[in-house]
Amino acid sequence: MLSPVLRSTFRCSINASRLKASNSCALLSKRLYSSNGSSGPSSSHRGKILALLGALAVGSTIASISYQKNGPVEYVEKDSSSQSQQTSSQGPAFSPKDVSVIFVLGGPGAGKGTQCANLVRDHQFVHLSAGDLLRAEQNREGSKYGDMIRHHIKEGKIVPQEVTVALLKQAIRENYDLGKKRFLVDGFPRKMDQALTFEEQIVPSKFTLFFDCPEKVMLKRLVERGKTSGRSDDNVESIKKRFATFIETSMPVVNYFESQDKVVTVSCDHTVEQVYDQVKAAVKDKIGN
Ligand SMILES: Nc1ncnc2c1ncn2[C@@H]1O[C@H](COP(=O)(O)OP(=O)(O)OP(=O)(O)O)[C@@H](O)[C@H]1O
Ligand SMILES: O=c1ccn([C@@H]2O[C@H](COP(=O)(O)O)[C@@H](O)[C@H]2O)c(=O)[nH]1
Repeated sequence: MLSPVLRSTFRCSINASRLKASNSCALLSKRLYSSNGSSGPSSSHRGKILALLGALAVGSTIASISYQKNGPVEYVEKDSSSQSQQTSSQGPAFSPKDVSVIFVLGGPGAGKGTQCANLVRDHQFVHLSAGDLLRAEQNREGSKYGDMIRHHIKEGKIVPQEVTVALLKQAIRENYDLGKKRFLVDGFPRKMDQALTFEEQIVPSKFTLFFDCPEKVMLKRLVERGKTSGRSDDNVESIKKRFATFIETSMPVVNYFESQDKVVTVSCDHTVEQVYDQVKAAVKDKIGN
């Protein structure tokens, strides 16, 4: 169950701005009333004060709402007119009966992206790599998250969930509106808060495909990939930080889904074809085709 604090992560800031607006009105009212030293103003003076406060309250609310349009979630989300999405403000945006999400987790360089590409080719999944979405947002002209994302990626740290969840939600909506209903969410959730928020606000996952791979194999693959990938984190220093984050922060997510019997582990120290045989068997078992 999601804690009240986490549950309100996305919704509290607008309330906070509104609270600030009404608090400042209350404060102003208090000051106006005490400024003439009497117990209260005359009735015509009081009428003017009330009119002024009314105008201030409307102005502040408009200002706080438009300010929020630039907040983390609204900034990266676009409105969707899809009729098929669930409308409840509390529950997930999509029904798991309608939308299938497979989380794809595993250490850096385990081969997640390679196998997702195979599934896209053969099984019409949409591949959403959280890392790719973050890199695209990082490079998007005008993004106010660019520098923050760049820093987190280089350091192997997890970008705050608000940004990543919103990017995924937007990508799922856009694909859903095109009729796509099967998603591989690759390299996500990397942290418990992301797992809880995604399943509560977007859609519960079908299962997690966990790519199990020895560190030395992943290191070798990433150093090799780094010769051509151009990625700022495919170097030994960043790779070591990513390994540490994976063990400390992401393995608890795998263990959490394991405790719900929702993990299929794939052994990755084999050829691409051998790994793919395991991946196909897992998808067939859990989803049917
Ligand atoms: N089974 C395999 N055997 C040998 N090399 C592989 C295998 N699977 C993937 N590779 C290679 O290893 C590198 C890492 O693979 P991939 O990009 O799929 O990993 P990843 O888990 O998605 O990594 P990251 O999380 O860092 O994005 C790539 O260069 C890929 O070609
Ligand atoms: O949910 C996520 C996913 C990724 N990140 C950051 O991106 C890099 C690269 O991710 P890849 O999956 O290897 O492409 C990762 O090390 C994190 O820094 C994230 O913050 N949150």
